[in-house]
Amino acid sequence: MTNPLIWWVRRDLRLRDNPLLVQAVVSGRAVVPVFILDAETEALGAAAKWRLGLSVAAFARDLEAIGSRLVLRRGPALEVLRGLVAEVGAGAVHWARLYDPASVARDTAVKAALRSEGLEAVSHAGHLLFEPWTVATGQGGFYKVYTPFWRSVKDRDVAGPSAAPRALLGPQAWPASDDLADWRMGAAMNRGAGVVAVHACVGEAAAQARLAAFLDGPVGGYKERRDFPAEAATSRLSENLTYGEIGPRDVWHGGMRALQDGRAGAEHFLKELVWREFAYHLLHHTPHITTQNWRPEWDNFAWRGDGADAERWRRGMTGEPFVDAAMREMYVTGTMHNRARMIVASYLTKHLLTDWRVGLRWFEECLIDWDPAANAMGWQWAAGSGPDAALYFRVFNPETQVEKFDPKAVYRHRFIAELANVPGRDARAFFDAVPRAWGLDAGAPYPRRMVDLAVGRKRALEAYAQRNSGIDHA
Ligand SMILES: Cc1cc2nc3c(=O)[nH]c(=O)nc-3n(C[C@H](O)[C@H](O)[C@H](O)COP(=O)(O)OP(=O)(O)OC[C@H]3O[C@@H](n4cnc5c(N)ncnc54)[C@H](O)[C@@H]3O)c2cc1C
Repeated sequence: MTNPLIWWVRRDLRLRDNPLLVQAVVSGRAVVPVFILDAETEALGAAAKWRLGLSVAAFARDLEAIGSRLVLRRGPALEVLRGLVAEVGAGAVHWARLYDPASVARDTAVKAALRSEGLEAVSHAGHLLFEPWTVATGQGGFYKVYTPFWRSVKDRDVAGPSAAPRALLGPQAWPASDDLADWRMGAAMNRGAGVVAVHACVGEAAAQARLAAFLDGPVGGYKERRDFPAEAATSRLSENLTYGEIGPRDVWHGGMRALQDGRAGAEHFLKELVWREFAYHLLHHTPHITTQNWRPEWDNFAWRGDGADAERWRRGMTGEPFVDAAMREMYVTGTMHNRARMIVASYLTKHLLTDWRVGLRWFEECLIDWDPAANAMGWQWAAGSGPDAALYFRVFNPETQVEKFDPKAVYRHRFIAELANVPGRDARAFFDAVPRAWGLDAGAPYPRRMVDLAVGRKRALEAYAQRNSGIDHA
């Protein structure tokens, strides 16, 4: 038997549709799956880190069911991998690629070091449908606008998802593993963990069931209903895609089957899935999208910083019902409806003229479906500083938006206790989830609007129109 292969598991916590695993099984080698709690993983936002811990636990159980294990180790990735290579006599380390700048820097260094030590170090596709460098414009550049990107990929052949292996060969002796509980992945969630746990949908089997349920029902009406936040009209798969509990090829082929079956909303669903690909395309070609204005002409725009207004926004206490319902939805469920994300991002960056990075960081802290590419693209789109961005004079009016997309106030009442006659579970849960130090009281009256919408819109339009004059709006 050849020496074992170490599978460095990161955001590919699944057995099905996993290209790395297919190769590992074909190789006939024993496989040692390891998950490493390194500095990059430690740095995740509170909700994402907690949710990742749940995913790791679920995946460890799935591996055990096929005769394998998930070894848990803590420390710098290269050091941990070197140690494990020595312990099990491994000849190879394989992993599925990630694309954010921190992961790319780490993985590049790990690959170079392992190879220089004579080991096979291989990165695989799996997180995306199309590797970002395989999609190019006619001139050989990258796409900066979504629609031509979609046109260039929509007819590509996407390989069908591979089946999960029934068994996975292990090493002769399993190396020791940390205890996941000792890592305290949920520590920063405090009392929020119990609230969000009710809404989380964890693990590969749950993700597959979620896809199947979506394809059985909501996909048909997806195009018409996807903008109504009170309805269960979207797939909610972002939570599973981000940890790799489901592969994008499975989702793509599911959407394709629905399209072939004549389900009206299927093409629109596939287009949304390709927005995720586009976000990664941008992240790969312009990694500064996560930290700096994508368009440098925004660099001298005098955004307001992280002050009292932003704090009211974070707390869901702006007095603007669509905004507050959405911010509370995020605190209670760990996710937020797409239409609501657009509204709260527009409100923060336009009505409150606050730096988009303030919002980006708060989403990073609170979302269980946090994704480095989609979050950065979404925020820069809303602020106007990104590629394919909302035009600067497009200031969403949260009042007319809520009348249009939540006409019966179901969403508002679900999350804002102060507006409901008899507050339901989720509205009350918000007050259980937030830090006690915020001093929020479900019995207090709903706050008054912090900004008159017309005044805020005018101020935003003036500031945006003068954005190159360097006027200070602080
Ligand atoms: C300010 C802002 C921040 C965002 N932050 C994130 C984030 O951290 N993580 C995240 O996954 N998405 C983010 N999005 C995109 C989008 O809101 C979510 O992907 C979507 O709400 C997830 O719900 P769903 O799974 O039901 O999507 P569905 O409507 O069922 O769509 C299917 C899949 O397509 C992808 N998708 C859909 N819309 C988008 C989009 N606009 N951009 C990129 N991919 C998309 C997702 O992977 C999604 O799961 C953000 C959008 C905005 C405006």
